[in-house]
Amino acid sequence: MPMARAVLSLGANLGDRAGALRGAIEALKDDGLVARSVLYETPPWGPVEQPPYLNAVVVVRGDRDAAGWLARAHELEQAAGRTREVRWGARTLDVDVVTVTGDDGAPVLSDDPALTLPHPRAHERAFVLVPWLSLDPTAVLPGRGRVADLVAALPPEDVAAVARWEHLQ
Ligand SMILES: Nc1ncnc2c1ncn2[C@@H]1O[C@H](COP(=O)(O)OP(=O)(O)OP(=O)(O)O)[C@@H](O)[C@H]1O
Ligand SMILES: Nc1nc2c(c(=O)[nH]1)N=C(CO)CN2
Repeated sequence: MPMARAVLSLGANLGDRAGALRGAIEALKDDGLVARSVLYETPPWGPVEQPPYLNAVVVVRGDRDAAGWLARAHELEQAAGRTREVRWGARTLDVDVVTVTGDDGAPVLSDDPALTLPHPRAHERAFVLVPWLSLDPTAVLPGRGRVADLVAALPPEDVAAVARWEHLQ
């Protein structure tokens, strides 16, 4: 199995939000956690009215391909007690695969609905881009450009609303 690097977005807005995110980040240490952002509190994105989220972004590198990272994301969601709910609705833990890069440096590109890469909505989500930029100022979202430029292109109020969560660590 080739090594691949993945950027994962973690979010929670039900129950013990910080516990769910920290538990997932802790578990990822066994999978090759490379870097993690701090936790951010973010207003809910999308059409569903729901409580604020805590979000974080992590970089992992390990012995999995893109499908393997998606399977790991689903395991972490299950471990946090996630059940089926409405699209874009509240959840105890959501883990999205933002982008996957092979060890040759080439991004994995996919339009498979079961695993679309890069994640098709990451470029417009301040709750993904701001934490990602904080842990990797040189980050690039394949096909969309530098994360720093994508953040600069967002409405400033969206960026300002992604608040470093003070009760961390
Ligand atoms: N890059 C990806 N990361 C995670 N899931 C993906 C990805 N591409 C496609 N999917 C598929 O999307 C399905 C639905 O995911 P989920 O319920 O988490 O969506 P959502 O979080 O409500 O919406 P969004 O994808 O906009 O964050 C998953 O079962 C998965 O197969
Ligand atoms: N701020 C924020 N909003 C969301 C999030 C999330 O993680 N953070 N996840 C969603 C699931 O699709 C929908 N909306």
